[in-house]
Amino acid sequence: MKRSDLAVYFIMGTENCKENPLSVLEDALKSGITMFQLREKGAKALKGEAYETFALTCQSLCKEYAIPFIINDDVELAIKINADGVHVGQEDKPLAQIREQLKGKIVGVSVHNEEEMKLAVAGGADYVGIGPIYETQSKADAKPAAGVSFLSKARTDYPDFPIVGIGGITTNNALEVLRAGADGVAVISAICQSSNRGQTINQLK
Ligand SMILES: Nc1nc(C(F)(F)F)ncc1COP(=O)(O)OP(=O)(O)O
Ligand SMILES: [Mg+2]
Repeated sequence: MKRSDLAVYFIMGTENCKENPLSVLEDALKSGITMFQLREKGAKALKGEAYETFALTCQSLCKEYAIPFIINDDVELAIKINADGVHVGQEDKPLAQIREQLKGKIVGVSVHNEEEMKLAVAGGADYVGIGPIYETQSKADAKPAAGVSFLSKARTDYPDFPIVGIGGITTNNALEVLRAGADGVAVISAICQSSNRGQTINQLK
């Protein structure tokens, strides 16, 4: 994984789209996203066979565009379908165990403070997600918006570590996140709901 892979990190699940999610993903890939995470959440989340088939279809779309395909939370599925990596939070399995299971793959970790950042870096994470930077509509159990202060601190403490900001990021505030030291922005709604994804993605860079 290159730090520039984090530039425009699109995250999506079926609950995030009114349109066909696969059409949204293909349009986003055509429009220049640099990384994709399948984050299947919510009451109507796909499960079992339907979830795996959907994940495989997303994976093959990403392969067509040579874009890294990451699965949120579900380490077992990521291993089973040979995804490019996983993203895990603080409540998931210990990082050491995930790192062992996914040698050579991308492991991203959500961090919210200096202690979590230190443990993620020491534990072999390939990148960290810091947020929510702004109020988010996409994560029901999100912590309060933290602004860019912790992201700036993390960048100062870890000048070369891959960091992506997440949470309520739009074309109107992405620059602030990048100026604070993020390598890129992770976005759900701003891309899912965009009427011109090429323009939106260019304005997130
Ligand atoms: N999914 C995420 N992706 C990122 C990324 F870095 F990729 F931008 N950062 C943070 C999260 C949030 O991860 P988590 O805290 O486990 O919550 P959830 O499982 O609801 O997503
Ligand atoms: Mg998670």
